[in-house]
Amino acid sequence: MLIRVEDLSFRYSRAKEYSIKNINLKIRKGEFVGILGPSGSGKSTLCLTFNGIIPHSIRGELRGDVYVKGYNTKETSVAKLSTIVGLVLQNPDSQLFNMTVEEEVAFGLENLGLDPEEIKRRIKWALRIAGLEGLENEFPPNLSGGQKQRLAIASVLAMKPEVLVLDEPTSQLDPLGREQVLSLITLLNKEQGITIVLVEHNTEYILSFADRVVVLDKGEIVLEGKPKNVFEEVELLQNLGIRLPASVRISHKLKKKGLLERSALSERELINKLKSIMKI
Ligand SMILES: Nc1ncnc2c1ncn2[C@@H]1O[C@H](COP(=O)(O)OP(=O)(O)OP(=O)(O)O)[C@@H](O)[C@H]1O
Repeated sequence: MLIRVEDLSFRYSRAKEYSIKNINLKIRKGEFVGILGPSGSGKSTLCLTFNGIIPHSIRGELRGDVYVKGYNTKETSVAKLSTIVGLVLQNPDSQLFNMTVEEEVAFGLENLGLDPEEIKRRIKWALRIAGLEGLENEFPPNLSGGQKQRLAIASVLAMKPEVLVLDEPTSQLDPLGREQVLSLITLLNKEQGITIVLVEHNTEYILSFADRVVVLDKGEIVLEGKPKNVFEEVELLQNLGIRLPASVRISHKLKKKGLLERSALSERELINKLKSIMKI
């Protein structure tokens, strides 16, 4: 088990209410876990507990425990936890502060005390995977939104974490940037075997690529399971304001009319089901 969250609740110092409540969650090696939930449901707060930013840098009242590869995050430094759990945030601009792409990736590595040859190897590897080869000397603010977010991912990736936690990494990007970042996340999970925890509003993507989905509401887990089962709970998800994939919405209407038994998980599956209903 890579991450084990046990009866976790957290209240920010100045807040009256707990932002997450009694969370129990296990994340296994190699898994791809999608996190959904309305605004303010505690998704970011939960992400910040995975590498110790909560409770070490952001103070408040923490109950319960988070274990990362067996280390209790309360007793382990953020620096140590960051070598296991890499965190990527919503806004790439807030994470980039060096003069060149290469320096950006080198920054975290230099703090790890690695030898210069290893640093060079890792920079090359991370930039290649993130599709940023050839941009080593660019000034990060001149990159496109998608390139900036891929650079933020490359900088975290170069530390060779076992888990990448990404908190709405595509929400500030244009459609092309979004697609590039989501393709990179899929590649990291499926080809590099990196465990992924992703907060993402694109439910089509989550349905296609996540192994498991966790739905939060008011700080609590209200639904958890395989995407195909979670997305059967159409009414609950819609009541939370979660935008559903078209195939799921149309299937739901057909199910209500007694024309389908289970939701189609993709447009292709929906078309095939419709063809068999219409006998064509
Ligand atoms: N630094 C903070 N201090 C006090 N309260 C906070 C702080 N950060 C978040 N909260 C509160 O904690 C609750 C959960 O917020 P959080 O950002 O974790 O939710 P979220 O699901 O990630 O929302 P969004 O989708 O809008 O990013 C909200 O009620 C929010 O107002």
